[in-house]
Amino acid sequence: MGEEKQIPNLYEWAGGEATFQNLTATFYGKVLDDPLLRPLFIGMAQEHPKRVAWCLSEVFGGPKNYTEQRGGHRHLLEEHLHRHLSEQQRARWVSLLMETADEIGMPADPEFRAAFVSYIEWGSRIALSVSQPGVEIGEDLDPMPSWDWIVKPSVE
Ligand code: HEM
Repeated sequence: MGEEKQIPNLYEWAGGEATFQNLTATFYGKVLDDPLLRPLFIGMAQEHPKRVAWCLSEVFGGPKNYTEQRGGHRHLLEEHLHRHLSEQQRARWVSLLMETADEIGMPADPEFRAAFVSYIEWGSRIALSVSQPGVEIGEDLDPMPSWDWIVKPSVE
């Protein structure tokens, strides 16, 4: 009847929770071997990779575990306050994450990667900016960001 096939959301396209958990578990292993990033993460909570996976899952259309269990966008921003991240550290964080996405075989199609890298660029620049000296978080806070396809893939 000419019905259009539904396009999965980005979370589903990526492979769901297991993919994001694999991504962050692998990524934070690499981070600890990186001279620029190691000092920032050496004391991270054991649960940090799991929580970042919740956060990414939620942004890309998965369950709202980060909001329900960690306090959502406010908590995400608070975690970066006063960390005085550098642009060099941010850029390394992004490039290592992308390297890890390839390594664990995340979808490499142009449509998925365009949307994925777009949030990672945006989110990492927000983290960098709130981490600068003197920044405080106001009362008015948006809910967790929610990312969608930029260019839609074709599904047969
Ligand atoms: C899209 C970009 C990013 C996302 C989604 C993200 C996500 C998170 C989350 C969810 C937490 C807190 C986990 C919790 O609730 O306990 C966190 C903490 C943290 N983030 Fe980020 N982050 C991003 C970018 C960055 C960047 C670029 C850096 C540094 C280069 C960074 C450094 C840190 C550090 C040092 C912590 C505290 C870790 C600990 O000691 O437990 N983040 N991040």
